[in-house]
Amino acid sequence: MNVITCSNVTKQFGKKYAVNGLNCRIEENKITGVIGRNGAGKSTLLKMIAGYLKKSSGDISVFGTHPFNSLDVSINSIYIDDQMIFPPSMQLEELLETAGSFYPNWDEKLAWKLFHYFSLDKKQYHHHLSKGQTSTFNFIIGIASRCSLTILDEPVSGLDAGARKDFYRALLKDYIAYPRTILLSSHHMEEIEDLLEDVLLLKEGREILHMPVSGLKEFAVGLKGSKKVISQVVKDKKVFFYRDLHSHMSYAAVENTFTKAELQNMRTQDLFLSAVSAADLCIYLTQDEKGGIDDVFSES
Ligand SMILES: Nc1ncnc2c1ncn2[C@@H]1O[C@H](COP(=O)(O)OP(=O)(O)OP(=O)(O)O)[C@@H](O)[C@H]1O
Repeated sequence: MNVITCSNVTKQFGKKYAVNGLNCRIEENKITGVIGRNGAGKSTLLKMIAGYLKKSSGDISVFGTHPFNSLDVSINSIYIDDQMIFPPSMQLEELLETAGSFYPNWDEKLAWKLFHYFSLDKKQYHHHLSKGQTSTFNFIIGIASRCSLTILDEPVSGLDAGARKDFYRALLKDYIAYPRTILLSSHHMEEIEDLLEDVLLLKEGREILHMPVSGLKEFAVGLKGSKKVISQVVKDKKVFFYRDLHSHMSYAAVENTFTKAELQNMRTQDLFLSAVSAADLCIYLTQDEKGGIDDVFSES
């Protein structure tokens, strides 16, 4: 069953299209990664799904209803980012104690266990927390609320590598025990690809692809070898990335529509074949036409 359906959804800020004619369906009880570079439209899309932002045009349906100003959607969903605002007069312990009255599936025991594990201070105020502590506390609210639709927008920003690992492990464990629909946006695809079931890749407000991570891992193949051989082999293929290496050698990440026999044949032509990681493929598919950062420093 689809929990979210977007049909030709657009969000404009003045003349700028943050989301531009987006079509997608998000299935129930899956973890979907919303991936894209800075400014791709991830937060805008997630805020429209959460009902925080009104679409400019198109149709969004969440739990079968329009999410903007919908009580049904706000009761059954939570949107977590690092901009969340809590009542400034309440200490963290009061915030955790009162959270249960907002979220019907709230697990207070889990919330306190995570709170102690991450060494937060009960008497602290939310607006006095460091960046990492803010992300940690917001994450605890996000996970312990166990909302049917949990939207985590860059939830690990400001967290160190160890805490990020803990965060993802906790999320996965709780999701396995209590399946729900989770949308997770991140720039760190390599850190979350083992957690995700599906990936929705955005570029300039449009969907580049939406598929299971398992499919993404098979989507492309890396070829390294003689420039001449590579140029013949990739003639009718989509090339996602190409780089000249030393002495007539090159590397190409190419759409993997080769037959077994073709792959075997390439090996006999001294081509070295390798997997293209989902994280690398996402970078290749979303890079713009301005070349790489090295070009900024080149003389020409
Ligand atoms: N309130 C706003 N007013 C004007 N422009 C906005 C507003 N919110 C977003 N935008 C623009 O819309 C585009 C998409 O922004 P959005 O925050 O959705 O991207 P993102 O993929 O979440 O980026 P990041 O990964 O950097 O957080 C950007 O060009 C941004 O400048």
